[in-house]
Amino acid sequence: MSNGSHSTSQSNFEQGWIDISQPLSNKLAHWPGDTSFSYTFATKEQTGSVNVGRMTTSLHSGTHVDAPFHFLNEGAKIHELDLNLYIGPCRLIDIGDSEFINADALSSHDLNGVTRLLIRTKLPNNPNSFPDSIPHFTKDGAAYLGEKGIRLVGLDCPSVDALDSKELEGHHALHQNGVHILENVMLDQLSLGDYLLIALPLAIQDGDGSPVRAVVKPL
Ligand SMILES: N[C@@H](CC(=O)c1ccccc1NC=O)C(=O)O
Ligand SMILES: [Zn+2]
Ligand SMILES: [Zn+2]
Repeated sequence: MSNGSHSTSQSNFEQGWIDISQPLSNKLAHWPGDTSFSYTFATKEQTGSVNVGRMTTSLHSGTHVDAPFHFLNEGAKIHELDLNLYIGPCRLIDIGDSEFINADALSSHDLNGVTRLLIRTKLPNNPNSFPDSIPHFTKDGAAYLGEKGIRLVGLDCPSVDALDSKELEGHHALHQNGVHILENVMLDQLSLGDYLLIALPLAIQDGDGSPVRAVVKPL
């Protein structure tokens, strides 16, 4: 029996979770100059017993969260972050072809009572190719989310700042407004509206970021 007691058709099996993570393949696009994702494994023949994998990767590969330590030496590290940020209700909005994630682009959306926000931008999901330019946060966009009580923002871009930014003012402004950051989520296939979100970082001691498996379930 291939299915047996592990069948996914069991009536008590919880259905409906949707994966919004970029697949961690060796083709995954990476930040220029950063460490690419690479998985290799020693074979059963080599070890005499098991296939056993290893990976090298930037902590900012694929779908991931930033710890404040990524852009602030005194900022919190991954193992210090509150897991409640990354599990719970969220709302998905779409800001259309806006170049900036600013108060103007955000203000037409109802964010009352929302603590986790997913933002779909004009950047198409394309995990294996690094974009030439991306929509990015302005200070007033970050402040607007803070005022609304947003604690986590997730977006479909590899950064919340312009690709050539060295100041990282979007990262800093979000942090100053109490908003944590989830990057490179895949949102193209989702309907707008409310979901449960799980996007837990790994328990990386002192990490400046962590890949996550991000999943949503319609509410
Ligand atoms: N802000 C991006 C990563 C980033 O900016 C970055 C990653 C690795 C090496 C250099 C980077 N930025 C340099 O300007 C991120 O949070 O994933
Ligand atoms: Zn990052
Ligand atoms: Zn970032």
